Amino acid sequence: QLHILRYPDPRLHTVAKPVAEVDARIRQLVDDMLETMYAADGVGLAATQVDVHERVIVIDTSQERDTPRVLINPEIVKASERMVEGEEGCLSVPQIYDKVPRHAEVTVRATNRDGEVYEFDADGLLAVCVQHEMDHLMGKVFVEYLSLMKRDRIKTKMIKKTREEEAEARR
Ligand SMILES: O=C(O)C[C@@H](Cc1ccccc1)[C@H](O)SCc1ccccc1
Ligand SMILES: [Zn+2]
Repeated sequence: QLHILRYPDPRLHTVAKPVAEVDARIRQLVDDMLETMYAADGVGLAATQVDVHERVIVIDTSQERDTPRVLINPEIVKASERMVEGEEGCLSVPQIYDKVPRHAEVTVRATNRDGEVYEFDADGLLAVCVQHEMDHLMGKVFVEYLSLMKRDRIKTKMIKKTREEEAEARR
């Protein structure tokens, strides 16, 4: 499994670069990201979160956890005017959940694990997750949509949690 960066790690604010070629290295990264996402009970994971700054996202919104989606060089080609506000969480900001405004429906174009370009329409949780992950590739974490006060409290909580875990690991 890969190590997931914890907010407020500054590397989470790196802007990812497009993938030049879907080669064996990228396919290995995709496999490692899927293994890491499933192990962490995540619904999605962006390469930025595992400190790889290339435009790769993996998602699985299925109940059975058996429908992996790979989005390489993803683009939102259409987004609904209608917005929704759903509770979001983030593997880089554990145990924090808060509401974030997102487009209700999006049409996404991406490249798959075999290097083929494909398009799909998303609504519901999938639409929210795609937007959440694409923010990660732009160096944006969902807490940045919250008030400065909330963001500061979350930052303090995460630093404390990370310090405690590191102390625990040293014991
Ligand atoms: O850290 C990540 O990017 C993975 C997120 C993806 C995600 C965030 C918000 C909405 C959907 C997916 C984690 O899977 S958080 C899990 C989760 C999912 C829905 C609602 C709350 C928490
Ligand atoms: Zn996230």
